[in-house]
Amino acid sequence: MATPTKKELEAAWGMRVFDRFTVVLHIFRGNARTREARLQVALAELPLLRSHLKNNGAPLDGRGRGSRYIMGSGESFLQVQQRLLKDKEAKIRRALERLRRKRLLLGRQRRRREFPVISVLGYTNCGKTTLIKALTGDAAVQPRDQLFATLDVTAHAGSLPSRLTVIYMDTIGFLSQLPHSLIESFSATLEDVAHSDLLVHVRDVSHPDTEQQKASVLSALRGLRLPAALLDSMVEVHNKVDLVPGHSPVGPHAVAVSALLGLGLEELKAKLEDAVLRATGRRALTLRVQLAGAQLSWLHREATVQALDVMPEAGVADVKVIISNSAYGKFRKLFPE
Ligand SMILES: Nc1nc2c(ncn2[C@@H]2O[C@H](COP(=O)(O)OP(=O)(O)OP(=O)(O)O)[C@@H](O)[C@H]2O)c(=O)[nH]1
Ligand SMILES: [Mg+2]
Repeated sequence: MATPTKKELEAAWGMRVFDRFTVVLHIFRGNARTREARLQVALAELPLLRSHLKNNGAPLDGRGRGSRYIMGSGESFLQVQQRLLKDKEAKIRRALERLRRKRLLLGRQRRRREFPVISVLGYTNCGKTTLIKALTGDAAVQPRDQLFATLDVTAHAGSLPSRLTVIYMDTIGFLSQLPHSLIESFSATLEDVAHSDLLVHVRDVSHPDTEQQKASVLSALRGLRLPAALLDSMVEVHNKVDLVPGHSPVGPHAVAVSALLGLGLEELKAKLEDAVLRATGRRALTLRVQLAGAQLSWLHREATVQALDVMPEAGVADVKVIISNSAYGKFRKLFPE
């Protein structure tokens, strides 16, 4: 049997029927908060507007035929509409390009400041925003029970157990069979993901389709052509365990949490710290130094001193540092034990 058309379905069910593209676009439009998200939605809408032009062959105001010429211009209404859409597309693409350059610049500044970046990814509504709120205590973060509540990549600072500051990037959720043109207009948003130090894949393990959701997130990630090391070190978070009594995740890279109730967050932070340090070629160490020598000032200059425990009688201090592997090598060479 042939697939029923939209018209046939509407007649059979007595209600309006929308395709996946239109539904997703509608949600996106309602949730676009920033200029970049609005531009991306506008770009994604263009094919729809274009197909309306083609199907109707008539101007959008519904009057007259597409073959009618506008006085003296030699252009039909249809051609005018097509030209306007083309101009509009070029304008949107230029504006997006400007925003993109700005974003890359911000990314560069962030890298100079040396805060590791953790990108939080996952299927839509799995709890990414809730998790970031729980990890950072950022009151400005707004989770909502809605598909695609988050349409922009936003950055939120948080700190890990040894007081290492990291930036969490909240990202747009994945959806299986996301219409291609939508992926195209939003893929720029995910460009930043390639520049992060660590990926966190959040899963809603209370969802009946959690396995399929995982598969579609992983396949979408493969499409982003990320560095292999980034994919290999990915941490998997099994979220919403409060809804799944007795859930226990398998595999060394997984941690079970309830972002909503704040369960399992300490274990997750420890795991994130471990992974971030490894990914950025650093380690957290406690070093005993002589107060008299140059060690302490050297560490302040070349590493990040987290805590200092001075023992004046002994003339020494225990220094908790986060130090790159190469700086630690230099330290040992300069100050042999
Ligand atoms: N029971 C329970 N609900 C949770 C948990 N984490 C998140 N939620 C709920 O799941 C819904 C979606 O949460 P969000 O944090 O907005 O999800 P998201 O992944 O950011 O969603 P999008 O931005 O739309 O992709 C909200 O209603 C949250 O309250 C959890 O650990 N347990
Ligand atoms: Mg969100």
